Amino acid sequence: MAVRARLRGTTTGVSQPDSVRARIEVAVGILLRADGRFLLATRPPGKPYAGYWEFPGGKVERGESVEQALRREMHEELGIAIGPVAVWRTSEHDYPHAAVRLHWCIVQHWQGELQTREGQDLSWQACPPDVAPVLPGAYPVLELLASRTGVAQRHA
Ligand SMILES: Nc1nc2c([nH]c(=O)n2[C@@H]2O[C@H](COP(=O)(O)OP(=O)(O)OP(=O)(O)O)[C@@H](O)[C@H]2O)c(=O)[nH]1
Repeated sequence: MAVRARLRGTTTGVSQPDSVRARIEVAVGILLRADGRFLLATRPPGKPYAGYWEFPGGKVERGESVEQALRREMHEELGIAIGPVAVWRTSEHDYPHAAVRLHWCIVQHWQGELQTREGQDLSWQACPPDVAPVLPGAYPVLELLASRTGVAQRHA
């Protein structure tokens, strides 16, 4: 599969030039627990890459900011009201079905019990995750998380 991941200037593989593909803005939440674990969820049936593990989030709708989109998605998917949002990194990834720009937001506070409103599986994970497969567009940020103090590391 031809994919391209770009984060902080690194590029691998080539699909189509940016000029012919509109990039879809996506708000992604890194829900970080006090013990350093972060939440991954499976993609619901019917979506591209159904069953792959991803960070919760979704497309930014017209007229929304990244933060507004993330608050909406966290409520729709997980039934939680999130606290302060810090946009941490932005990355781009080209899939056969879409070219996305991912806005990675760290969320350390939220209210409400986690619900699986879209039938997804949830898992609190450490670096490297022990669930698979993970969406290709999430790999670069997993590598960054692995080097970030405060994120739990999995020791063999
Ligand atoms: N939520 C999320 N999306 C990701 C991640 N990594 C990644 O490449 N993406 C891509 O970002 C896009 C998110 O779109 P989506 O289809 O999940 O958004 P959505 O919930 O608004 O869906 P809908 O509008 O089809 O209902 C997908 O192309 C997905 O492959 C990730 O870690 N989390």
